[in-house]
Amino acid sequence: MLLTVTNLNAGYRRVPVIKDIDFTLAAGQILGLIGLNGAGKSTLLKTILGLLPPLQGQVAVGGVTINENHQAYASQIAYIPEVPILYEELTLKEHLEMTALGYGLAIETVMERAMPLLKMFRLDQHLDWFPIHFSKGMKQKVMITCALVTDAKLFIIDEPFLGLDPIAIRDFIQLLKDKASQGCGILLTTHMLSTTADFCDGYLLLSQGHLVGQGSLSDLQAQFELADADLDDIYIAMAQGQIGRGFEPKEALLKEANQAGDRHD
Ligand SMILES: Nc1ncnc2c1ncn2[C@@H]1O[C@H](COP(=O)(O)OP(=O)(O)OP(=O)(O)O)[C@@H](O)[C@H]1O
Repeated sequence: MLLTVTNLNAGYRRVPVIKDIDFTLAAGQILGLIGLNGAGKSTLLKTILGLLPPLQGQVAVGGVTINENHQAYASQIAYIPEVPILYEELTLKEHLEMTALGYGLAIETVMERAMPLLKMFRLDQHLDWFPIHFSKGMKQKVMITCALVTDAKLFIIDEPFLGLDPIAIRDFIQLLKDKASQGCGILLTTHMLSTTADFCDGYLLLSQGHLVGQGSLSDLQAQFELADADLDDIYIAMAQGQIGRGFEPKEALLKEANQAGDRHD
């Protein structure tokens, strides 16, 4: 399994924000992490990235935990943050060179991989530009390019589409699908729910720090007894507290009622 999250609790100043999280992500799979503002999505991503230590449980990437082998763990992961993190004093080319150094790749290899991406994103003429010259979307494209040129197996992406124009969104989705078909795994958060139907294999529903549902859209429809619901409907039901923690499928309630009946007989 590419990513295994087991019984994970994590948070800030020893106060758990995400609780009892269990899921796996296989090679070739794209999972959408869905939840309201403050549900704990970024906290979960930060814990997987090793930026926040777990309060309980563990995360393994390719069977390795961060404590077992920090270098082997980190080199398997590429991260695209919600807000682009670029160094003001480095040009676009120097960001790519820094990525090559960070991942132990030859600079020529990285440049060879980067050029088609930069062409696609119309940044190939701007290798000597500094971040101050780039628009928000262009900065995001630099982050995407730096992530995609690595040999990472697991891509962690926080709100990938923020700041991207519709053509860049379409191109980026295709690049993610290509990575998945090459055996990489992708975990991403997004509020653009309808867009995910085109490329997510499954979803993780996070509510108040708890994983309240996981699986494909049809798995979620079955779990929450919302036949024909799309992801927006499921999200709204979760926001309104109609599903999520404490949700009992009718089947479970019926079984419970029958058992209670049996006890009274
Ligand atoms: N650095 C921090 N210190 C203390 N509490 C934090 C910190 N960052 C986040 N939190 C708290 O953790 C909870 C989960 O926040 P998180 O950023 O993980 O949510 P999210 O699901 O990513 O939200 P959004 O959709 O708004 O990005 C919130 O209650 C938030 O206030």
